[in-house]
Formats: sequence, structure tokens, C-alpha cells
Amino acid sequence: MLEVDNVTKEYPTPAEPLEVLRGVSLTLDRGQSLAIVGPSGSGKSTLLAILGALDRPTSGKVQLGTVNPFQLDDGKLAEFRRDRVGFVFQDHHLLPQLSVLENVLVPLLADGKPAADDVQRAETLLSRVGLADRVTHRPAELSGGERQRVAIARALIRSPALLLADEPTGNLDSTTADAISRLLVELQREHNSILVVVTHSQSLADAMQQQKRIEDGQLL
Ligand SMILES: Nc1ncnc2c1ncn2[C@@H]1O[C@H](COP(=O)(O)OP(=O)(O)OP(=O)(O)O)[C@@H](O)[C@H]1O
Repeated sequence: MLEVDNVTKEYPTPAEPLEVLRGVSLTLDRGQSLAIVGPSGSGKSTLLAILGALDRPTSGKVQLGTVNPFQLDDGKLAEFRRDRVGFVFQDHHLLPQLSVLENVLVPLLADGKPAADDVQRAETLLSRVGLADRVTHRPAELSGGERQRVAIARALIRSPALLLADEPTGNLDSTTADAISRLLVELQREHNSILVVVTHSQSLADAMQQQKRIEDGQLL
């Protein structure tokens, strides 16, 4: 379960602090999906970064299962992010010099050289996202939709409890975007992950079980 309780985020400015998140609370169970929609600058990416423990809240609590990531030391926090959270960004963030297969294996490299069953799992995931015949390609040799499929496979290689996606279809045409939306939800269900997407796309939002609107740092 993901529990977010009264989270705030402020940035210092020369005048008064800029309040970007103002008391955000939400609860999601394993297997649930949520879209957060709202205008530009409303705090969507900031909230997602806090959910994924990439950024610290100014106050409030985030808990995934029994763990509050912000109580961990830096080493354990990095482990938490790597083991428990999968990220899909608008820009795929794939490493250009690595093959598709190697990119999917990147989250496992911290454990040393991937074992044969890790490689098999990556190949199975790549088949699942429709890229069985692209494993040796470099990202530059793929279409935008294919690159997002690789990014989704990479995000799921550790079967994370929490899958976070920031505008994952933002760079895609509407047909490809719909296919990627469906794939995200299907895989999230198969892995029984919690999925939170932030997006301006109503069709992506409609693919999620729940939708919440954020305005001026507050969830409505
Ligand atoms: N590191 C930072 N320092 C100061 N202000 C910041 C910082 N990061 C974000 N902000 C401010 O916080 C507000 C919310 O930003 P955020 O990126 O969360 O918005 P968003 O809803 O994701 O917008 P968009 O839809 O345009 O991506 C913005 O006004 C932004 O200028």
C-alpha cells in the first residue's frame, strides 16, 4: 500500500517560500492505478518525484508498505528507489550506447553481472512489450513508441511495488500513445504494482482506474 499523508513541498525564494504542494494526501492499494491531471505548474512532477523518493517533502509522510523512504540513510534510500520503484519518463532516458536488452538490465547491474535468469526475464519482458525481435537494436534504431516500450520493460525488471510515469505518452502520436497507455495498465496489473501517472492527456488518464485533479499544489 502507498500512503501519502499531508505532504507539502516548499522552495525558498528571496520573498516568501514558494508552496508547490499544499497538504497532499492519498492512499493506493497494490494493483490500483491513478492518473493525476492538472495544469502546467500545478505540482504534478514534484509530487511524482516525492512518491518515488527522488525528492524530499518539506513536511508530511510517504509510506510504501512498511517503509517510509525519507527515514532511510542515503544508501538504503538508493536501494529503495532501485528495488521498489519503477520510473517511466516522457523522454525515455535510455542509454544510447547500450542495446535494448542491456538497457532493460541496467537496474540489475548494481547487483553485479546479471545472471542467466535475469537475462531470460528481460527477454520475456521485451517479448511481452512486443520487441522480441529488437533486443540487439540501439535506442537510436527504434521508433519513439518502441523506445517507450523498452523504458516500460526496464521499469518493470524488478517487478516494483510502485510504477510511476511522468507524461509517458507526451512525445507520441495518438495511436501509439493509446497502445502505450494500454500496455502500461496491462503490465501494471500483471505485476500487481501500484501505478501513478501524471499527464495532460485525457485518454491516458481515462485508462487508469482513478483520476484526481491537482490545482495549485492541492489534490481536489
Ligand atoms: N527545484 C525547484 N526550485 C524552485 N521551484 C521549483 C523547482 N521545481 C519546480 N518548481 C516550481 O514548482 C511548480 C510546480 O512544478 P511541477 O514541475 O511540479 O509542475 P507540473 O504540474 O509537473 O507542470 P508541467 O505540467 O508543466 O510539467 C512550478 O511553479 C515550478 O516552477
